[in-house]
Amino acid sequence: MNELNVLEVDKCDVNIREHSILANVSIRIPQGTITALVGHNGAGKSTLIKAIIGSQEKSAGRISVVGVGQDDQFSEYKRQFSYIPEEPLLMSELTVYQHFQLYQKSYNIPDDSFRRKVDQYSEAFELTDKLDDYPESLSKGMRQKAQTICALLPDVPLLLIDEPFMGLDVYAGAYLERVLVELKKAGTSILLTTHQLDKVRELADYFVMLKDGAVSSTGAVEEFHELDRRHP
Ligand SMILES: Nc1ncnc2c1ncn2[C@@H]1O[C@H](COP(=O)(O)OP(=O)(O)OP(=O)(O)O)[C@@H](O)[C@H]1O
Repeated sequence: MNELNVLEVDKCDVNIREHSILANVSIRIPQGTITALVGHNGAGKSTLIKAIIGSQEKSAGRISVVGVGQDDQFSEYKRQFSYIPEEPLLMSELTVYQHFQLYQKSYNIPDDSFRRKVDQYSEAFELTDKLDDYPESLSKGMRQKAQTICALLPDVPLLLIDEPFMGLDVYAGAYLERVLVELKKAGTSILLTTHQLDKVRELADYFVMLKDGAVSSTGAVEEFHELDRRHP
């Protein structure tokens, strides 16, 4: 990994109520690549993503995105990435379109780019007739699609996704896969967690495996195949 690193996580510890959840975790995500964060249930994948986005406090270590330190300039740091959570986190008092507008404001998205992306993604995810609806009247999959579109609106160097294909139908999942590949080609770095090992092989350039809150192995995705064959 000798490309420019967009995300650098350096020796991070996370403790929750005296329990060590992540210990001495270091990862590097190079520019224009997809990295899959894998590991068993409870390995610490979501906790690491939450530590990166800043919703889970770390007790040690340093995290930076394109050189902007999480502990140095948090509001500038937050504008360098977008995030798709495992469970949609939409606000009950805002319509789907108002969520998109909130993202436009937070990330200063120019009007033309905003309109083009809202049209493109709403159509592709079949949400065009739901834009004025509130989250409670949407199915879980529709909420997940709305949340996914929000994260795809800004042009950011890093996209973090916790279980990207969970809750999406086959068509929407395949579309999202194509979008992720296009974003990567355009230079975006993507860190995603998944239990779907076929997706790791199809999509990822690199993998990071967590075990009991620590990095147990990491490398190019071809080495992941090898690992797989050694531990069927
Ligand atoms: N808020 C919390 N309070 C206490 N323990 C927590 C909390 N959040 C996570 N944990 C613990 O941290 C560990 C890692 O959880 P995490 O959700 O990060 O795992 P994961 O790898 O994402 O798992 P999964 O594949 O099941 O989503 C687990 O042992 C979990 O019980």
